Amino acid sequence: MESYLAELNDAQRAPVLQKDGAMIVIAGAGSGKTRVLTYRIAYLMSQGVDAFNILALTFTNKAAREMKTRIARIVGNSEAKNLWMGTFHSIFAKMLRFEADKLGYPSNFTIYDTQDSQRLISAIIKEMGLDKDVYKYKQVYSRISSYKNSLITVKAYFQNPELMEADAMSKKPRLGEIYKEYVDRCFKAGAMDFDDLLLKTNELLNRFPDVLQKYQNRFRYILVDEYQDTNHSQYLIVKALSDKFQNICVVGDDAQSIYAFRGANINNILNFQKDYDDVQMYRLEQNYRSTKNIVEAANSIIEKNKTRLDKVVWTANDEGPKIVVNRLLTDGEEGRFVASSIFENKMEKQMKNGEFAILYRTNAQSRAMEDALRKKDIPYRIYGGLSFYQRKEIKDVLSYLRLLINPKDEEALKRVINYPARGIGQTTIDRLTIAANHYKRSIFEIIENLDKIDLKINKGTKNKLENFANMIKSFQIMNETADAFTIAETVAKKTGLLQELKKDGTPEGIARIENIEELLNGIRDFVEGQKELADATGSLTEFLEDVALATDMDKETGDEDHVALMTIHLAKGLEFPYVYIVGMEEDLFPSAMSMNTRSELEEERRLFYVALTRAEKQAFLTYTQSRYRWGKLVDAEPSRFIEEIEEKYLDFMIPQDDYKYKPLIDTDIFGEVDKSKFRQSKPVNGTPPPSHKPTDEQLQKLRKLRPATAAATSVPPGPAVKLETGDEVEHMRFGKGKVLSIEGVGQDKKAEINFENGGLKKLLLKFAKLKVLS
Ligand SMILES: Nc1ncnc2c1ncn2[C@@H]1O[C@H](COP(=O)(O)OP(=O)(O)OP(=O)(O)O)[C@@H](O)[C@H]1O
Ligand SMILES: [Mg+2]
Repeated sequence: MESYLAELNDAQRAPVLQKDGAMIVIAGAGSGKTRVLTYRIAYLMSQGVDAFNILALTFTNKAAREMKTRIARIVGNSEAKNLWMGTFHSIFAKMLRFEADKLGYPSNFTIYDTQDSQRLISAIIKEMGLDKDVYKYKQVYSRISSYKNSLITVKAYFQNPELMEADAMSKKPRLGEIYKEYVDRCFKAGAMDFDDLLLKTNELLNRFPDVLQKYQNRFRYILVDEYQDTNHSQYLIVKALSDKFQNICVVGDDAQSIYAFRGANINNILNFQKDYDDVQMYRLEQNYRSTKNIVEAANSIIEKNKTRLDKVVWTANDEGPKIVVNRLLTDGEEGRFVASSIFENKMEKQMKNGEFAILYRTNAQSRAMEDALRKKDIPYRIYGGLSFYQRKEIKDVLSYLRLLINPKDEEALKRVINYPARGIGQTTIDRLTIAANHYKRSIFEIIENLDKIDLKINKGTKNKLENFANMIKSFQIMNETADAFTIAETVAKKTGLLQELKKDGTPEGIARIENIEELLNGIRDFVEGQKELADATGSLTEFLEDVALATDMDKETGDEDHVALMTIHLAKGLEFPYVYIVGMEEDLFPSAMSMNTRSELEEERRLFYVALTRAEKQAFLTYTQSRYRWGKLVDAEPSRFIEEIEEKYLDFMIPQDDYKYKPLIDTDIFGEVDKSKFRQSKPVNGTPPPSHKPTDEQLQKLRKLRPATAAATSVPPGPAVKLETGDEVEHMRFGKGKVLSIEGVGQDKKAEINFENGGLKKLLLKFAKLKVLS
């Protein structure tokens, strides 16, 4: 037996050793699904299967790279580098390059990123004279995207009265027209958007049986990771390609299906057995990633979902510490707690920054975390923000490069035709656009033929346009002989881009110049790397494709050691020793937008399952009492998901009474005790709840873990602390009032006050900011 096979347990080894046929591995988080795929590929190769005949589809390019590295270690690098491994988008973009002419596209077609697509849609909405508040370009974009992923082409759309009616009902009767215009304009520009990469692949495989056969023969063995999150378009591609040999292995976990909102269809996993002739089903049960506490807590949550396949997940790992739950006052305090806790763990256990991750439901939550980490000098990196390649100065250079490769690329052209400024105004650009639409030509072609069309453009402007076109053409000529790096460098200089930034002279300008240098270095590395591959040449086209499909997850930043910050959606498939899940609050997680139906709530619960199961050693959950949302400070309530975890797995850093009995939010921001929010303790199975008094140990931990800075956010005990019955006081919202009684001590001291404006209130003095008048 090959020695690497010993690194698998029996259940994992079975699907690895089954060389042929259709198989599905359904298993919970951390049970080695991705490992099975990796080792299976290595095994196939050791059995004589050519790397060229293997296709592996992963969820991120990063995952593909990691798998490839692992496989290279087993079978050797020269073999591994010929594997086709990557995301659906990157793999099929590559395939479409070879076949583009069949679909009427140039082989150097541009890939429009989301920003390009949205700009184009926004321009179309404007040109059509539609109300941009009704036709919101982002909404229109996502609607078009969902049509494409369901294979509803423009033609199919106009043949479907139901769809048209639905759009009309949502006050967008002209959505179909926008869709059509958008598709036409992309085609005319020689551009495909992200969804086209799948849609056009389907079209290619459907319309050209010889092409289908070619790729069926080529990809004799197909493997798909995270199969539960494939959409319809992806499903059809896999089905078509694997139909002939049926050597297909998919792995997934229905409990981790979290992309339904983007069209992922869980039925793909549920129906797999019907799709192929003889399907072997494998299950893995042992989790290698996490402690017992984490595994069992995660099990106790996912059990609450009604729609799920029954699965067993257990682990032989240590029990590990319990999941820490902490309540903080505000998001600022939450950030400080997390930063302090990371700092302490690092010191105490000699951990690296890279062993910590902070996960959140929405991107907006990262700010408070960043602020706190910066103050503590803890290096961090946010994943999923603006990718390096989407920064303005980088997109400017890339747009020139795109334009020289594909002069029809309208979004690129519009971006740079007058940047750096060369006196070509918006009116001129509008005239060119209208002419281009009228003659069904690209703007670039119109510029090349200005003499033949009367566009009422004066001589001076004409000259400027011609100079611009000549410059681009000179780059094209250069591209025939020079390498990608040399061209890019010339472009940065000759177009005046670098000059423009140097003129700027501000620190931001300098940072931008550095970014451009970084881009040039990146291009050089890319060219070198590609030259080693069998079916790549290191051309500018290849580089641009790589860039268009890159997410910032893909950009390696060397060996920098940093805390990772990302949304839970992005964290799928990853693992970290310590995981902080922040913002565990109702309306945030579960999201307010996802609580209308059971299935939406179940998707949120799966998301929580994904989050928790990223942790290897320990997980921390935090929630706040009030949080800024949409510019307003709102009361927050702890997430139901905390309550859903069996209590024995939790370690409350706050007196647990607070959690169970509510008021968790015992006061509002003004210090008012809101009785309506009191939550009664629920006896479990009829037995009274156990004592929730925090143990000494818990209290000690609490004191230790609470960051010193946290106190700064609480209102400093003002004169109100010395309050006595009968005192006259003033409150910022309720006005003047008289103290009727005082109860509690220290931090819990409350006063009952009769306010002139607000009536009878019970306030927690810690927060109430009272001014004593008498
Ligand atoms: N047999 C094994 N022996 C030792 N470690 C293992 C074994 N199987 C898996 N692991 C390790 O357990 C961790 C989880 O494995 P892997 O990422 O493949 O799980 P997964 O099922 O793909 O998880 P997810 O559902 O989160 O994608 C990895 O660190 C992996 O290296
Ligand atoms: Mg995995």
